Amino acid sequence: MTAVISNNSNISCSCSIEWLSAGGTINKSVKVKTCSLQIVRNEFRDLFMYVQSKEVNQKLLLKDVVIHKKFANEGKATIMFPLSKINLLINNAPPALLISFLKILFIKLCSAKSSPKASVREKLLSTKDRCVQEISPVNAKDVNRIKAVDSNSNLKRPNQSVDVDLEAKRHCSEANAPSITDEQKRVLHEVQKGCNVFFTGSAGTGKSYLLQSIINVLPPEMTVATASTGSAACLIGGVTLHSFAGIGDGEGSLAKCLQLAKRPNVQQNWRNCKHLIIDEISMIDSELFEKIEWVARQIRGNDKPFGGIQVIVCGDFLQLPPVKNSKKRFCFMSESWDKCNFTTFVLKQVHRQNDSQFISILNKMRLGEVNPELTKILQDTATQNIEGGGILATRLCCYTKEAKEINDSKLKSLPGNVKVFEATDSPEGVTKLLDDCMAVEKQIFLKEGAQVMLLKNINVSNGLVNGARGVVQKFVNGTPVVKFLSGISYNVKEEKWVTKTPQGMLLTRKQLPLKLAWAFSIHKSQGLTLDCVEICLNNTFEAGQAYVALSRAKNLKRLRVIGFHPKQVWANPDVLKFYKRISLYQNEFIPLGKKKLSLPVQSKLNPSKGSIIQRNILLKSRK
Ligand SMILES: Nc1ncnc2c1ncn2[C@@H]1O[C@H](COP(=O)(O)OP(=O)(O)OP(=O)(O)O)[C@@H](O)[C@H]1O
Ligand SMILES: [Mg+2]
Repeated sequence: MTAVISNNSNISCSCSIEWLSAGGTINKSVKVKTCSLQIVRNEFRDLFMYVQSKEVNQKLLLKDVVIHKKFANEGKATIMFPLSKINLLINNAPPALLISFLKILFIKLCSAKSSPKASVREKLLSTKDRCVQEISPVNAKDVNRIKAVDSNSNLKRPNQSVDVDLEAKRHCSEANAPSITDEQKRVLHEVQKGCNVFFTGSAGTGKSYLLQSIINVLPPEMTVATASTGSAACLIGGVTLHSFAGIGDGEGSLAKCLQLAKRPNVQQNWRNCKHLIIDEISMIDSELFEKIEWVARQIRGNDKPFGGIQVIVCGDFLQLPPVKNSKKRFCFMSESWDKCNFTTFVLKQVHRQNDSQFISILNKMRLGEVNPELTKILQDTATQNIEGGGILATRLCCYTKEAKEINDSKLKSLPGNVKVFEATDSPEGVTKLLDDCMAVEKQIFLKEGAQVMLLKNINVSNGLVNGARGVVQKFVNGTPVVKFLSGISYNVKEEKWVTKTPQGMLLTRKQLPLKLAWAFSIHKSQGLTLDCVEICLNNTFEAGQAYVALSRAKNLKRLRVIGFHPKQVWANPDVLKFYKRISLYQNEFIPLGKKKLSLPVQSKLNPSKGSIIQRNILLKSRK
């Protein structure tokens, strides 16, 4: 087993420091907006924590401390120093860094228990030079000492605090958490430098997955995670860009948008925000991007792009475009985009699919390229039996209305009574807000035999993951038992979703993590990974729509494409040009800025099949 090696012996955060009386009441309290916490040791190997800021400078002995870490993944924790009679309330710490900082603290505290100690006499007589050093990274000695510690010795703990020894043992024995790849790490590092970053890549290259890691290293109270659509926002636990920007539907004049954004709550959100994240950027049009960027500058009284906010955007412009079709359709065509001077990355490694033939087909389709071999492979899937155990394929439709009609009529045609499951939303009156940013609906209608999709990771090793497909077998104690494709039957229980408004208010919805899954619209499926899909592309009306639909599937064996024809696939020529510019610098730090790059005639994107791409672009322009 690998020990977790954590080097995070310091962290930057906000905090409150409380000085306590002998009776435990608070004598004095100071709030610090930015401070640094550092774990150090002296020449006798005693551990201390330095708390340093403009307002305070404290060196606290790390002995018999009590740690509360329940809210560490929200960037909060409390450390009580009984010997110094001080409580340190940490907040606004980047969650991943705080968790790592606490890990090293647990390990070092536990390891210190069994390391040799100098007596008071030895300390007084010591001729050692006085020193304070940064602690060393966790090493094999620490791990061995921790294994030797008897963790039953420390049973009396205040409510909700954690047992230092048990925590240290757990961190030493657990395998390293699943991490991000090297190409994903490069993006993360660039974000940590404070640059504006745009990262792209084909479907399933882990853009949204990486966003989660990015969110975890940024201070929560200054970071806003958004996406262009509610369902995409839901996947990263964020809100829609519209709802954060507070400019209504964004269709009004600049003056109107500014007036709306000047409402007190909205204005405060813009002022608090230091890092703005936008997923599925391809669906934000140029005009909206310009408006939001301008509003940010006005509200923040700062003429830098987005009023000085760090902007991190990701998405794939070869997937679905903005709904509004104007001359400057895509946001990369806007002046604001150029002003942001994004460092651009193209992620290459596909994670959603692992079948190289399917990945290669998808990569060609993404560029609007279709050849006879690809056509035959997709047409051959039309007769494929992909169903099993009563679970039917989910049909991806070009229009939302079509998908709704299929779900309604299929449910109606099943025998038996409909059972209605009503979500509990809190606080009251937030249903509309929750509907905008949650995939799980306020009301779910089910019957025995209903085709459903799971909307939450329940047990990853059992295949009970977000997107898993199943069928309702029966109802036990009022809740459905669903049989999933993995063969597992699970009595689905109510789950809780929590989202934070840009004002910091927590909104919760309790509901069954299920959704009817006979059919979805392709637009609603953007961003998802699906188990078993049937696709009919006869009514395709957008560039990238066929590619989005097909790239939801994990492999060719669980995919059925009905009536495939090459004319259903095309790429937008403006986007291809943009990607040609980017591809010249793949995975390089490229501040594209205002400089328009001249291109060689033959793009690196597709040197050999340029003519075929061209054909499908022309098809689109004839439409
Ligand atoms: N580094 C990684 N390690 C393990 N799994 C990963 C990694 N990156 C992504 N994945 C998995 O790959 C799948 C696709 O990832 P994700 O949805 O983030 O891709 P995406 O680029 O956002 O796709 P889309 O363009 O369709 O939105 C998910 O199941 C995700 O959990
Ligand atoms: Mg995504």
